[in-house]
Amino acid sequence: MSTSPARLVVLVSGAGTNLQALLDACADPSYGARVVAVGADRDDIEGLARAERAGVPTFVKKVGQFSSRESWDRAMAETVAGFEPDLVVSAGFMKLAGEHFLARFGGRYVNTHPALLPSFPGMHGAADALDYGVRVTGATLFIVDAGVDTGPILAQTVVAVEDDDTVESLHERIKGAEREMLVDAVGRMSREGFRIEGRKVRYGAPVH
Ligand SMILES: Nc1nc2c(c(=O)[nH]1)N[C@@H](CN(C=O)c1ccc(C(=O)N[C@@H](CCC(=O)O)C(=O)O)cc1)CN2
Ligand SMILES: NCC(=O)N[C@@H]1O[C@H](COP(=O)([O-])[O-])[C@@H](O)[C@H]1O
Repeated sequence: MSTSPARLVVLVSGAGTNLQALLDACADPSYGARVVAVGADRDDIEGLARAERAGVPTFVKKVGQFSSRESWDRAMAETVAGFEPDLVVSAGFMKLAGEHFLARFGGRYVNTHPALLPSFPGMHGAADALDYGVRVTGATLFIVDAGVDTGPILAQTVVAVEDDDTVESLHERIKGAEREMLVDAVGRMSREGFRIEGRKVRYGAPVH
């Protein structure tokens, strides 16, 4: 029995290479998902241009346009809800979701981070790993919660840190592995379903 593809809303703040990987994967009907909207917290970013080239609706909600962070959070929740997503994916989205957004999408909102959480949370994961001197780092896909990069982990991928790495070279290497991880995990979530059991996340619909 054919089921309709999972509806994805993707949130971005920059280049959108992770978004592009999802757009490319969704072109295959067997992937089981489609990007129904792309949202951002800022204008004039390549991530929005990628969505427009793909014919995907976009929206921008800047915190500074709202009287409070809470009203921005509420507007984000209502705008995303209008696209009726099955799953919200933030890929380079540089804003923390608040209580209104999490009330609507908590448990079906994932984020990809360019470090092996719980190490190096925040906005500079690749730089922090390089500065610390780790020999391996990578990327993490997790279910977003009210903390900062503290949610239950669904997938991780590992890359080596080279002696001559700069932040840029390391982050580019991470992003290559990250895009594969993201496409694989989102596809499985879309086709197989998933369930959250404490701090564990498992593919497959809930047993009961
Ligand atoms: N409630 C949550 N929302 C989001 C999370 C999360 O873990 N919990 N992850 C982020 C993505 N991210 C790391 O992977 C991340 C993004 C932004 C920040 C942050 O400190 N943002 C500040 C400053 C923003 C700015 O300077 O533009 C903020 O939002 O005020 C930390 C981690 C996605 N959402
Ligand atoms: N803490 C959030 C964070 O640092 N996110 C990171 O931003 C990059 C966006 O790249 P992209 O715009 O090319 O997809 C990705 O590496 C993602 O993990």
